[in-house]
Amino acid sequence: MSGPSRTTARPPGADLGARGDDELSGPGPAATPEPGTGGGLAVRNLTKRFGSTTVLRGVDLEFRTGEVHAFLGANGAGKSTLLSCLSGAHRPSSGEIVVDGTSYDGFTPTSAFDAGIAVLYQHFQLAGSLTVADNVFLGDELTTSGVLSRQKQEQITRELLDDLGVDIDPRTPVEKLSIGQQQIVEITRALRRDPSVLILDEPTAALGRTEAAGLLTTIRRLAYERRIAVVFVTHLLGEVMTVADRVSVLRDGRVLWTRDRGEVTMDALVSGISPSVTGADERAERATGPTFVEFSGFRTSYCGPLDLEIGEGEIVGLYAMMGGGRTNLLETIAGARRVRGGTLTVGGADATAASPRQAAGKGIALVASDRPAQSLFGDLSGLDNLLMPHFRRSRFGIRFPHREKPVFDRVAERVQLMPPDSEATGGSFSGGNAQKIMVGRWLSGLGDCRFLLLDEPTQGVDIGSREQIYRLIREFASRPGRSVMFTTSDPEEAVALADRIVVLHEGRISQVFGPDVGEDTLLSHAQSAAVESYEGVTA
Ligand SMILES: Nc1ncnc2c1ncn2[C@@H]1O[C@H](COP(=O)(O)OP(=O)(O)OP(=O)(O)O)[C@@H](O)[C@H]1O
Repeated sequence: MSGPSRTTARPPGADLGARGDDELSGPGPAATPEPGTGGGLAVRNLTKRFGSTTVLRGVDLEFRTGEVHAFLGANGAGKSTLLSCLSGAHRPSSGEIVVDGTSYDGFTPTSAFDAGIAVLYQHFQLAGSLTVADNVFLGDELTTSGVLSRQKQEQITRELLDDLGVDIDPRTPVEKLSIGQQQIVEITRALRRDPSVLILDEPTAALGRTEAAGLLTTIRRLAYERRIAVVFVTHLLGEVMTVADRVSVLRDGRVLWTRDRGEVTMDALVSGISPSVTGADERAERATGPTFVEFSGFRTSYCGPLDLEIGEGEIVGLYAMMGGGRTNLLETIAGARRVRGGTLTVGGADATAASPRQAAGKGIALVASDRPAQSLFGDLSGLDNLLMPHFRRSRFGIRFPHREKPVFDRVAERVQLMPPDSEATGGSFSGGNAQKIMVGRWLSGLGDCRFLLLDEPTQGVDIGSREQIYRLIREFASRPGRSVMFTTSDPEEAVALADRIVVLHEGRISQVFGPDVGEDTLLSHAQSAAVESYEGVTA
């Protein structure tokens, strides 16, 4: 269905002009919007079925002009499915979508954009080798007499970036930007089409704390100054309390409640999303043994030399600001990048690996952070995805389906996979459930893994499943001959899960903390290390 053309009525003063000092510190309470202006987006009695599976069951929601609306729910609740109906990726089975007073029964991607809805997904749709300006105008280039007006594109992009208060050169190739900056380019591209509704799917999931805070400030400015209805999906509840004006919780495809942020407590959020969360801290029961993994002068293309001993049963958290070298280090240990020097032993035996296969043979497994690209096989079944390490060990490639299904059922139950359907394709699982498959692969004793590496293990995972994944990681580590190393950009997670926290800065260990370190200490240490090195560069 193609929508009617949209006229954008910006309220007086909505344009972003020169910024005052208080704007630099982010929009304050004075900028709180007047809700109920009649614009924005409403969803009425929307349902969505995939074959015999009903995912959305009569959803009613209102996202108002000029407000930031947090849209929450457990993994598999149906958030992405609703977003797909709004972006035109899926067609609703029934119901109505109203944008700025005009009713639609569904969209194509083009008609959604024409109606004024922009949806930004976690996985960027940017061309890395092109410049910022080229990306902003990709597919809709400005031309004069058939010739590309590159200068004009750069000028408009610069104006949009200035409006957002960010300092990015439009001529920079996108691949040279940080993840947070790339996120801003995505937003800029959407803004060029002057949307009235901007929907962001877990926008801060891949960002460090500082970049995330910057993005949240930008989100508020978009709502309050540009009068856009901003909707954001997140599993990070601290963000909700910081930035949202209203909050909606989706449970099993239905809206559980919508409330003003001021009426919401953290407990209400947690129990709304995941009623089974206990909040129990099980870390105190753990004890670690003698050295099991040892790095000595270990060097990668970016990190090192590193010297670190990890005890048997120990869980070490690598905490770093973006660019600290965490992913580079994990990928090198897992054989995906070349080791540049030094030694690594696991259980006393050499464990340096020239390929992921060799690393797996030496008992090392990596759960990568970019799951769809690196770990999940979208066309294979849930069972094939979950039991993959098991097949590597099976003799002559012979499979016994009647034996596999009970194993799948057992593991699916342990990781609380939803739906626990062995035949569903990998690509049909929600983001958080895909992560449970990736983690469950190694945590359930299927593969011969002795040193488990997890890159952001709970990214995109809801609060209830996060607890379950922590429990599984602890269980894994407590079996004989096991150690775990994980990365996180969330100090809360570092403190909750790690026995020791190693702060990595520019590829070097800058500090090692015990489990009792406070989140603030951790954050401020990592930040001050970053500031010191910046001053070193500019001095
Ligand atoms: N194409 C599809 N075919 C069948 N089922 C699907 C399809 N797409 C999604 N689903 C199912 O719909 C349900 C909701 O998934 P959705 O991705 O919308 O959840 P979500 O709330 O976004 O979760 P997450 O927080 O993990 O991203 C899941 O059970 C998922 O398996």
